[in-house]
Amino acid sequence: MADAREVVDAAADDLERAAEAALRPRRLADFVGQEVVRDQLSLLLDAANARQSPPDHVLLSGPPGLGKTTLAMIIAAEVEGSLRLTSGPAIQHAGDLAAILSSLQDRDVLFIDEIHRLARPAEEMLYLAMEDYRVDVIVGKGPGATSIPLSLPPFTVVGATTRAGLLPAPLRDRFGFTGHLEFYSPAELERVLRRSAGLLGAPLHDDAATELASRSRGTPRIANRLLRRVQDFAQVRGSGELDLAAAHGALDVFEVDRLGLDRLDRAVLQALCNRFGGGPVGLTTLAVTVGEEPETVETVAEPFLVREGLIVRTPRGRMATPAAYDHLGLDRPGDGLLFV
Ligand SMILES: Nc1ncnc2c1ncn2[C@@H]1O[C@H](COP(=O)(O)OP(=O)(O)OP(=O)(O)O)[C@@H](O)[C@H]1O
Ligand SMILES: [Mg+2]
Repeated sequence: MADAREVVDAAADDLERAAEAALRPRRLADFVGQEVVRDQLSLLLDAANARQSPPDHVLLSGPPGLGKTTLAMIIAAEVEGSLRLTSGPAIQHAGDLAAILSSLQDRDVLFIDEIHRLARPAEEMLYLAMEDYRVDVIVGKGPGATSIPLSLPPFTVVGATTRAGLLPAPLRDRFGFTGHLEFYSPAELERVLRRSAGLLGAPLHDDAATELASRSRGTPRIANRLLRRVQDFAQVRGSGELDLAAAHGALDVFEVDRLGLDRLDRAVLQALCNRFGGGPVGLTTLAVTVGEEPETVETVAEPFLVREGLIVRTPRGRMATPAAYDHLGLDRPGDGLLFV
């Protein structure tokens, strides 16, 4: 993001990742919510463990901060394999992937974050590795180059993506299991918050937990981040207790509104309503207007705005709903102009 970090931005930077590590559930049983995916994964992992073979390749998709990396780590822990971490953008050349693949050990879990950003040649190498447990290593250069097939030990690829739609079908098809992570309910986020507060050794008042859960945009990462800001507020300007007053104080300081929208979300809504008369407007135009990358608007702001019924995606572009005008405190435009 171009701006200073937003407190309810669902993406995380390096410093935050360190803070997150302490709060990450380590086993499937500690992973809150996502009942469907958790149940499916539990079956997959138990069966693999019973057969003493590595589980099928797993693809995890969903908006940022919902637990994809956490689940990848849990998968490795549950099969007692070691986790190897890489990401689509980190693999510039097929050779980078060949080096990783040829160093894999039996039962390793290879986690490829942002797998939709893998370069094409690497993608093709991955097909072969996932399907046949084989990698062709090229030795030498030019006409004298030869390819030496190397067989790989059984391993599991866990891919994560915020944009499952961008994955080429052949890659998607090589995953035996795809789990789509959904936004969390307020009740689930309360459980996340209580668990985190417990780990931080700071009791969270019930009413404060309820308030924070409803402002966390369905996202555990945001819930944990708000919790840390409430802890700051309580310590510096409050009574030291994580109570409702501290929660409200912190939410006010960081301008998190009633629905948990942050500045980017509100900027998108305002642009739609004020500049484009409610739309429809294309993603790129909208992104330029709010000074963001289209990908950020599409993956960070939009999914939640759509889920909250504030915007809709139509074949002609994005449109604001009456609820968006209400939320911004704007008059709804006249009949006929507005999506209903
Ligand atoms: N189900 C859950 N229960 C408890 N905590 C969770 C859960 N899911 C996520 N978290 C917390 O939220 C934080 C963010 O999760 P994680 O890093 O796994 O998200 P992600 O989906 O990989 O995000 P990104 O797309 O940005 O990589 C973690 O630190 C973890 O503590
Ligand atoms: Mg992640």
